Amino acid sequence: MNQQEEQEERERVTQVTAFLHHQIKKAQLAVQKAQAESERVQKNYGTNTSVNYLEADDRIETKADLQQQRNLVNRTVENETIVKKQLATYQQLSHSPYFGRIDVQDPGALIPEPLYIGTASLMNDNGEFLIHDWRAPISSVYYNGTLGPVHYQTPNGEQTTTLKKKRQFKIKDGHIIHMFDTNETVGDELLQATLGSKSSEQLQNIVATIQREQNDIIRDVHSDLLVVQGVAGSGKTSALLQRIAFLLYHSRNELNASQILLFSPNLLFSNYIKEVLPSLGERNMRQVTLQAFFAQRLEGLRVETRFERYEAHQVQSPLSDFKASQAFIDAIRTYLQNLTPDQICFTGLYFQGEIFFSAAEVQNIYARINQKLPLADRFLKTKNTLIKRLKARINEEVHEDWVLDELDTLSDEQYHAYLGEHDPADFLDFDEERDYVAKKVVKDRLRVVYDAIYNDQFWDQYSQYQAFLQQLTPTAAVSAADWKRDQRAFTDGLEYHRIRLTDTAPVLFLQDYFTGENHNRRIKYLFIDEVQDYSVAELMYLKLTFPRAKFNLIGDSEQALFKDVETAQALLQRLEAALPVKYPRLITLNRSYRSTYPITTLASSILPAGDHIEAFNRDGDLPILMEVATDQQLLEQTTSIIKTERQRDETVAIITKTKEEATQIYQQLRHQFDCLLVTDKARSLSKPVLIVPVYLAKGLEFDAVIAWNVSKTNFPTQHELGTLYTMMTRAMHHLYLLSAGPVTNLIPIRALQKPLLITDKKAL
Ligand SMILES: Nc1ncnc2c1ncn2[C@@H]1O[C@H](COP(=O)(O)OP(=O)(O)OP(=O)(O)O)[C@@H](O)[C@H]1O
Repeated sequence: MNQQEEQEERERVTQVTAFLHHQIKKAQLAVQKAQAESERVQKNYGTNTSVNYLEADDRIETKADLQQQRNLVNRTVENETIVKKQLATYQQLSHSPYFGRIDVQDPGALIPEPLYIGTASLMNDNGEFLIHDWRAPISSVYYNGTLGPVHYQTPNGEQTTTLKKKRQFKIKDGHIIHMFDTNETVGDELLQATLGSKSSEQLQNIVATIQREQNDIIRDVHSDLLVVQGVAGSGKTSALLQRIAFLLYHSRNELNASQILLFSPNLLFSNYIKEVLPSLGERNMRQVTLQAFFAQRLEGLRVETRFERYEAHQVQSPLSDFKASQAFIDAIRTYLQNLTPDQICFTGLYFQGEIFFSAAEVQNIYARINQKLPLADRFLKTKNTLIKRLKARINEEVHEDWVLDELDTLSDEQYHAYLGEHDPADFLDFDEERDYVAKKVVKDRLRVVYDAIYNDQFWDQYSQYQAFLQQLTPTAAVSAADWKRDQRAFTDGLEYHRIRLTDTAPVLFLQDYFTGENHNRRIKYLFIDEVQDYSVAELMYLKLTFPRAKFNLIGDSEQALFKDVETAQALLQRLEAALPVKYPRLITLNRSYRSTYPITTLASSILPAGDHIEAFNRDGDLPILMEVATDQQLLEQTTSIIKTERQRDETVAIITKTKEEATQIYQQLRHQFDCLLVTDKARSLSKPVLIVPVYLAKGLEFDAVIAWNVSKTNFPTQHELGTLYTMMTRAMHHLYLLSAGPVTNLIPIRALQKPLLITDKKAL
C-alpha cells in the first residue's frame, strides 16, 4: 500500500466517523422525542383508564377506547426501541466503523468497487453504503476468498466476482492504528495481535478475524443437524455465537432471539459469553443449563448433577453406558408402543380423602379408545373424557345439600365474587342466578380434581418406568445383580425425592413420549456447547422436546470429562442414528488459537491421535513440569508461580480435578493472595487468582494455568485423559504442571524427550 493510499484511507475513516457523529446527534434527538412521545401517550392512557365503569354503554365505549390507547402505547414504545437501537449502532460504529475492505469487480464492470466491512451496515444520505454488514452475502468474500475469482451465496443463488484487493484495518476511537493488504483468508498479523493480548473476563467477538472454516459454521443455513467437532481453543464457542448473530440477520423476518436456545455447561460460562452478541448489536439468545432444565421439568425431585456424579467417581460403568445409549431410549419407545391398557400404571384420583376416579375407571376409559391411535392421542382422549365426567359430576352436585348449605353461609362479598362480571339482571330469575353461583361453588371445590387431571396425575410415570426396567434385559455387560440393585436404587431415590442423572432423561422421555406433552415448538435453533458431555439419551430427549429445532451440537470429543474420549466420526454416527434428521453435517476445526504454540503442542502430545491438531503459530515459553515430593512443596511452588505471574499482571488459575482439592488449596492461599474459590454458584471471575475444579473451567481461558497435582496417583488411567487435556488447554500464555510424586504416565515420555516442556525436579 503506498503512502497516498494510506492517506486516503485515513481521510475516509475521518469522514465516516464525522458522519457517524452527526448521525449520533440526530439519533439522540430522535430518542428524546420518542421518549417524550411515549411518556405523553402513557400518561394519557393512565388518565383514560380511570373512566366511569358503571354504565353498560360507557363500558363498551371505554373498552374500544382502551384498545386504541393500548395500540398507541405499543406503537410509541416500538418506535422508541427502533430509534434507540439505531443510536446504539451508530455509537458502536463510531469507535471502529469497519475492519475490512474488499475490492470486487463483477463480470462486465469496468473498474473494481471498494466495499468496507464492519459490524453493521451504514448508508450515507444518498443511500450509498459506507459500510457493509459483515453478515451481508458479499461480505463472506472477505472471510473466504483469496485474490482472484470468488463465489458467494446470495438469496438468489451463487454469484461470482473477482476479488482484486483485501485490506484489513485496526481502528480505535476513529483512528487507524494498523492497516495492511493481505491475500490470506484473514491475515495472521491481526490474529497474532488479538491472541497475544491478556485474557479478559468476557469472551470477545471475533468478527474481524473469523477464519474460513469458522465462516462455514457461521453461515450454514441448510443443515438441520450441525455437529462441530473442534479441538480445544479452535473457536467453537466463538463461532457458535457469531453464528447466532448471523442467523438473526439472515432470517430477521422469521427469527428472533427468543426462538434460539443455548444449553451451556454452567452459569459461569453463561456469564462469560454474555457480552458477545450485544457487542455485535444483537440481543442475547435464551440460555439454560441442562441441570436447570431438568430441575424445572421434574419439580419436586432433586436431580443429581453431573458434577456430583463426577465428584463421587460415578462417571462411567457398563450400566450407566447402557442407560445413556440410544438402545435404552429405543427400548422405552418400543415398550410404550406395545403396552396394553392393563399394563399402564393409572392411578386413582382422590377428593377429600375419597376416591373420585378410580384407577380401574381410568383404565376403562383408555381401553375403550381405538388402540390404533397414536399414544399421545389416546392419552389426550382419556384426559378429555375425565374432564367431561368431572363436568357432569359438577352438574350433578349442584343440588346436593352440602352445596345449598355452603350457599347459605356465603357472605355478600363472597357471593358477588362468584357472580363475577355478571349482575342480577343477566339472569332470568333468582333460581337461575343461584344455580349459577352453586355451580361456581362446586367447581371451586372440585378444582383440585381438575388440576390433578390437567397435571396428568391419573398416571404414574415413575411406576411405569419401574415396570419398564423390570421387564427389560440389559446388555450382556451388565450383571443381573447390578441391574436389580440399580432398580432398587431408583425406587429408594424416589422415597427421598431424588433422581439420579442416568434416569432423568429416560424418565422424561418416557413421560413425554407417552403423553405427547411438553413439546416446545417455538424454538427454531437449539445450540448445545460442550456436547461431548451429553449422553445420546439426553440428546434424544431434547429432540423430542424441541421437535422443530435445528440442532447445533458443538464440542470436542477429546475434552470428555465424564466419559472416555471418542472420535468425532463415531460421535456423529451415533447422533445421526439417534436423531431423526435430514441434513446432517459435520464440520471439523483442527486449528487451535487460544494457547501459544508450545502449550498447544504439549497438550496435543498427550492425545493418542493428537497429530491432527494444528497449533496457531504464536510464540511463548515452554510449559514447566515441576515434580516435588510433598503436598506442602506443591503449595510452595504454587505460591512462587503466582508471584511471578502476578508481576506480569497475568490472571492465574489453579485447576484441580476435584472440588475438595480446590477447597484445600483455597484455605492455604487465601491469606496470601486476592483469590477466589470457584464453585458452581459462581457468576463471575473477578479475582486475579482463581482456584477452579476442572469441570467449572470448561470453555474458559486464563493467562496462566497451574494444573494441580498431575501425579500418577491422581491421574492413574486413560479415563483421566480428557480431564488432563482440558486442564492444559485452558492456558493462553503460560502453563505449569505440578506433581507430588512421579508425574502421570498420560504425559508421554516423548514429550519429555523432545522436549516439549521444561522439567524441574525438586527434592524427589
Ligand atoms: N478467528 C479468531 N479470531 C480471533 N480470536 C479467535 C478466533 N478463533 C478463536 N479465537 C480465540 O481463541 C480462544 C478460544 O476460542 P473459543 O473459546 O471460542 O474456543 P473453543 O473451541 O470453544 O474452546 P474450548 O473447547 O477449548 O473451550 C478465544 O480467546 C477466542 O477469542
